[in-house]
Amino acid sequence: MSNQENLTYVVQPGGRLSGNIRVPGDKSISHRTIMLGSLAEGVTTVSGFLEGEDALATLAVFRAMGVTIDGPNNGNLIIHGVGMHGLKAPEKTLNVGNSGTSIRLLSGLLSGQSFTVTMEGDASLAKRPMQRVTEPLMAMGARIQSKEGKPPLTIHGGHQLNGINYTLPMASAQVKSCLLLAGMYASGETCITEPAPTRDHTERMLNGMGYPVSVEANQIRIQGGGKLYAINIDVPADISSATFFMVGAAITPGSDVTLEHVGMNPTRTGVITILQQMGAEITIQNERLTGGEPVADIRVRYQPLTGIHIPEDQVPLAIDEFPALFIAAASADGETVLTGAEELRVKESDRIQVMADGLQALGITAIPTADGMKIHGGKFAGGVVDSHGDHRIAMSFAMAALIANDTIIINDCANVATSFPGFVTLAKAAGVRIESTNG
Ligand SMILES: O=C(O)C1=C[C@@H](OP(=O)(O)O)[C@@H](O)[C@H](O)C1
Ligand SMILES: C=C(OP(=O)(O)O)C(=O)O
Repeated sequence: MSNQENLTYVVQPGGRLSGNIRVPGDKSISHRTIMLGSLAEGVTTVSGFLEGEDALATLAVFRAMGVTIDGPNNGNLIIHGVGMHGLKAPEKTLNVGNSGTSIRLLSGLLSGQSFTVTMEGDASLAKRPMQRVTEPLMAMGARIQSKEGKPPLTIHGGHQLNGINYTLPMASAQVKSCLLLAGMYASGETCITEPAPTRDHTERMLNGMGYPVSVEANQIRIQGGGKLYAINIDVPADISSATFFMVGAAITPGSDVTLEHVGMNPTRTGVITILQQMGAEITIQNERLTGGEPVADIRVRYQPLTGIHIPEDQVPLAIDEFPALFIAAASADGETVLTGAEELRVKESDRIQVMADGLQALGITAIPTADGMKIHGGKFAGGVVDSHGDHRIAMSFAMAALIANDTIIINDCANVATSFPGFVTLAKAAGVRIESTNG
């Protein structure tokens, strides 16, 4: 990525969004296809895989541990599973780039192996908290070294893990998934209690591959010592990537877009609930099931929005969508208040501070708080914003230009490739007046 560190988006004001858009595959599900497909008995085939840097980092990690993976070829993968105990020690440190999901889920999975591994990442990942996974894993018997609770992490294999009864201190699907993956290698039962529902792709895929996980109320249980069996997986389009176009259409007069084949897992659809509460006109069409995950087409037409107090129970269900939702709030009539979202401060950037800075640079009144933000709807001026290398910040401000008074320049955009390769091309085709420049 170093040759693209200066990637800048220059987005001219005006335009509107129209047409049918299929955004790339779901990032969370793509990571999990590689992890579970690699550990399965037999050959797993995947379609719709996200060929973005984060999911590709996970893929490279499993190749480095001896798994043969053909592709990706237009989103198609063939994973030759090696079974629960078939991974080999990698020769080098594993680099997972910008991906929190990779390092946290892999910490659990690797704690159950017989070999020692070190994982590192980029400058953003080096700042993200890892105690949330290392503490419960060490309580299970894992031996892990970190740099003051942050990456790099060295996982010393060959230690017997024991099941744990653990209440998550924060609503985190990454921590839950990490412990479920470790739980497969532990003796006895691992029981995880969630403070609020979070994305359940790991549970669904484990069950789909024949490894039973029970879910009752807010408790998730897994027994160690089971097996996974290869299946065919169709990865739906990522609702988190679809969000940029949903928000773009919701705020821009004359817009009418349909996002196709989008994953509609109820643990991910908070963005739809929140936008609808703000008055957005959203129609869900053609609902169906694919590979254990609900999918639909989402049509969004422009309709003026009104500020709301975002219900706290929607926060974990829309956790990656707040940068884009702040753009919607900034264009809504009145005040929008977000609370209960302190997790946003420990994502790829501090998404509360970085979004508040960017909104203020564009003339919007945005007041950051410890756990959220207050935004007074207004009109975007033009200006320069810094995405701090955070993909979701960069794409969110690109949508603001649709209704801005002048050009918006967004710096440090190379990491859009982590979750949304082809964003600029797709955004242009949909009606955003965006160019990217290297320098
Ligand atoms: O499990 C996952 O795939 C993810 C969980 C969320 O993180 P947290 O569990 O830290 O909230 C989310 O922000 C991230 O983009 C992907
Ligand atoms: C938080 C995100 O990802 P990760 O934690 O995997 O870096 C994201 O994609 O918004």
